[in-house]
This record gives sequence, structure tokens and C-alpha cells, in this order.
Amino acid sequence: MAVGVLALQGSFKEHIACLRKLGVEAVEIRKPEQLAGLSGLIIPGGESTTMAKLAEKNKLFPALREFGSSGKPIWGTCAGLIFLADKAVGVKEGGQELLGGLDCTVHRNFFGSQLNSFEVELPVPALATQEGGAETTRAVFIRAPAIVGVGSSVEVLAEYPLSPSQTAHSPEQKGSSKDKVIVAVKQNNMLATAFHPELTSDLRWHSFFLKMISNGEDGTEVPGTEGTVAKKSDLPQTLNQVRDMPVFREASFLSLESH
Ligand SMILES: NC(=O)CC[C@H](N)C(=O)O
Repeated sequence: MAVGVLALQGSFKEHIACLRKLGVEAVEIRKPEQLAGLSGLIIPGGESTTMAKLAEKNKLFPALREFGSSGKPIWGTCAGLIFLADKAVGVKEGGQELLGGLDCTVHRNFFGSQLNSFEVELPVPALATQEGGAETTRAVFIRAPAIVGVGSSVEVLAEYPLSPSQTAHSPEQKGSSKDKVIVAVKQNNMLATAFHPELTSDLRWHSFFLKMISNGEDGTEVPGTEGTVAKKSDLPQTLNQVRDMPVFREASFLSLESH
């Protein structure tokens, strides 16, 4: 199987490195025709407005929508989550084009500015149940969005308990009685995380996504690149790895545009 990573902007190299560590063919995607033959697609973090403009320039929106509606798995991390959401609040004036398909409302800069970025040990019960390992993961939130509303067919995979200082960064949040927000979800063929698993050494989210591909959603198998079918047995086992050492670096990929 080959997995594509949208490589317009943002942390696509880090996702590619994670996929390769798991023994999977990973391909940088910049043009619509490159989506053909992929078994799944990752939309990385970065800056969603910039990414949307570049996707528009490269005429990617129709092909990306077709890819999603064909049932092939798509995983959005951070800006990628914003991209996949049906609705985004806290967006720039004039709005921004979304791919949509994920029945949720996302707040684009829920946690505030770049300076409010943080790392935390996040409880991830659903991930631990499927992939084994610790009940928490190191989650890196960089000028991160959060999911503030979900439809009934969305499965919540992780929630983050808010501290009092994290509740009032925007008009949408003021007066909100939320004490936690959703930061990871799955809906049919779509997976979305508000944080950056590709910046840590915990490969379980990538492994989780690869299983979505190999299982196929709704029980059907996903065709591989050369007419083959990716089977669960094709996938590497989850690695028994040291997970609490994030490889968080200066997030230079976020510097293209201010919030
Ligand atoms: N780390 C990220 O991907 C940040 C996303 C950013 N909040 C945006 O608007 O796109």
C-alpha cells in the first residue's frame, strides 16, 4: 500500500518519516493526479488558511473531496483537522475553504496564539485499547484547534480537560461552560487529531490509521496500489517503543503566517 501525505506546507516530512519507520511506502502529494492509487491520505498540521490557498492554487479540492467520498481513509492533524471539518469558527475574515466531510465544528485557534502552545500527557483510552501500550500519549499542541461540537456519528477518541486560563481566548469561548474539549475523533473513513503525533516517537496513531486503511471502513478491503489488497498482516506490529521523549522542535513550519 502507498499512503499519501499532502505536501503543500506544514509538517509533511515528519509524517512521511513516521510512515517509513512503520515500513510503509509514503508519497508526497502536491497535484490532483498524484492521489490516484493511494490507499490513504494524511493532511498534516501547518497553517490551514495557507494550506487552503495552496490547495486551491493547485486545483486540489475536487480531487481531495472525491478521495474522501470514495471511502479511502484520510487523517487530518491540527490544520488538517480544520481542513476536514464541516464547520470552522474563529477563522480569518472572509473565511477559508474547507474540505469538509467530518461532522464537527472546530475552533481554529482554540488554545490561543503560538505562545499558548503546550505539551501534555493526554489520556488516549481508545488508542491504548487498539494499539496496546500506555493509557496516555505525549500530545503536542501548537497553536492548536479544538473540536467544540460533533455530530452523532462521530466517535470521540480523546478529550482534553481545560485549565481556567485556557477557556477564554476568543469571543466564541467566553461564557462557555466547557471544562473539556474534544481533541481526537473518528468518523467512518476520517480520523482527526488536534495535536501532532508526528512530532513524537509514539507511532501508535500512525499504526491506528494504517489499520483503518487495511481493514477498510464498513468491512470492505481497500485496494492496494498494484491491484493488490492490503491485508492486516501486511502491517508492522505496533512497536514496543519508548514513547515519552517528544522530538518537538522549533515549529518552523508554522512561521508562514501569523494567527
Ligand atoms: N499546528 C497547526 O497545524 C496549527 C493550525 C492553526 N491553528 C491553523 O489555523 O491552521
